[in-house]
Amino acid sequence: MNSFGQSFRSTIFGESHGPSVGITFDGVPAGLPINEDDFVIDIERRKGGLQKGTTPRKEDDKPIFITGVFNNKTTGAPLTILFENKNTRSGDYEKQRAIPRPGHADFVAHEKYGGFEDFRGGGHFSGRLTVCLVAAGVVAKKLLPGITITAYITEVGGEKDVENGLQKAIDAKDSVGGIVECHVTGVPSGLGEPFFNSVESLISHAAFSIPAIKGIEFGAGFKAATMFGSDHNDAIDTASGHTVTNHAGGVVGGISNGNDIIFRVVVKPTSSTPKEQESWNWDTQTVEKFSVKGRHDLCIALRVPPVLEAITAMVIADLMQLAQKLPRIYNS
Ligand SMILES: Cc1cc2nc3c(=O)[nH]c(=O)nc-3n(C[C@H](O)[C@H](O)[C@H](O)COP(=O)(O)O)c2cc1C
Ligand SMILES: C=C(O[C@@H]1CC(C(=O)O)=C[C@@H](OP(=O)(O)O)[C@H]1O)C(=O)O
Repeated sequence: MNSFGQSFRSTIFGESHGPSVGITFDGVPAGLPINEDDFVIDIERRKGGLQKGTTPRKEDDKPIFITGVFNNKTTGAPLTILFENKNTRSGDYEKQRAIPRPGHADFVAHEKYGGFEDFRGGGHFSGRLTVCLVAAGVVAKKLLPGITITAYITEVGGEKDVENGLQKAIDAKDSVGGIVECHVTGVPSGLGEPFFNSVESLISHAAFSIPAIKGIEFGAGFKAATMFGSDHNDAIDTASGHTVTNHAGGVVGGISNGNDIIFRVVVKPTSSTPKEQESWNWDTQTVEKFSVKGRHDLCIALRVPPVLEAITAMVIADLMQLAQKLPRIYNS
């Protein structure tokens, strides 16, 4: 399934080394002002090549509006945005084709799609597609005045100091993972559609769609298992439901309780590591030693914060529309 959301619905498409990647939205109100400049900040935050530990592949990442925009305002029809792929080096992948990279989607994609999958740059499984999620976040955030969504790195390679975490990986000539935390303020109470579309379920569903995310916890998260109930419970101290502590992470019974929504995701170490590994060779039908050549993120977590904010904005916008707290026509 390449679509997500019920009312604010996004459909993602494209491959890392195809002509472009893109996204189509349904449920964007008509009349919403939109132009290229709106996308610059978040897209720059996600870009590789700018900071140490990120892929040297550089793309313009300029949004191209294909449908749904007229005179710099949304029309209410499906909104389609493309991002071109220009800086591809597919030869790296042709050479490695016989050996599926452990930890990447090469083997499972080959099994599922019978070898017809576009394997160049990880194809449809590439982190490249997260530029489209960031675009979705820019559109969704426009629909959420008064709500702030902020994600940041809390750990790299088990170190609170990002530089130390990165240096460990550089010294080991290997890749490294990390933890990214997200805080959402200004969310009204009452969002979430139990049983199955609870706030936690939808945020988790969307978060696990980001390649390389392997875990998530809300509020006190896994630490809750070590606490007494009386410590974990968040005492309510106002009529609006404000709580003194926030071990619940702003969600109880799958419904937002008006406090900050707080969650953390685990980003695994990049599978395409320069370190020598072993994998099955489809041509020779043996296990072989090899090391991944090409351009890769040493630490994917460095690039995840704007992507995590984006999927959160998509979920909140969808839930707000379902709760009819968002207009169908944008008049301000
Ligand atoms: C922003 C971003 C950048 C990524 N960059 C790389 C990369 O350079 N090399 C790589 O092997 N994986 C990279 N990944 C992760 C792979 O796409 C991912 O591990 C792969 O598709 C398998 O999916 P899974 O890890 O969710 O199981 C990146 C992911 C994201 C979100
Ligand atoms: C292109 C991006 O990241 C890519 C994500 C990625 C992967 O396997 O996920 C592998 C690399 O692709 P390539 O070998 O084509 O350089 C990264 O550069 C991007 O995030 O825009």
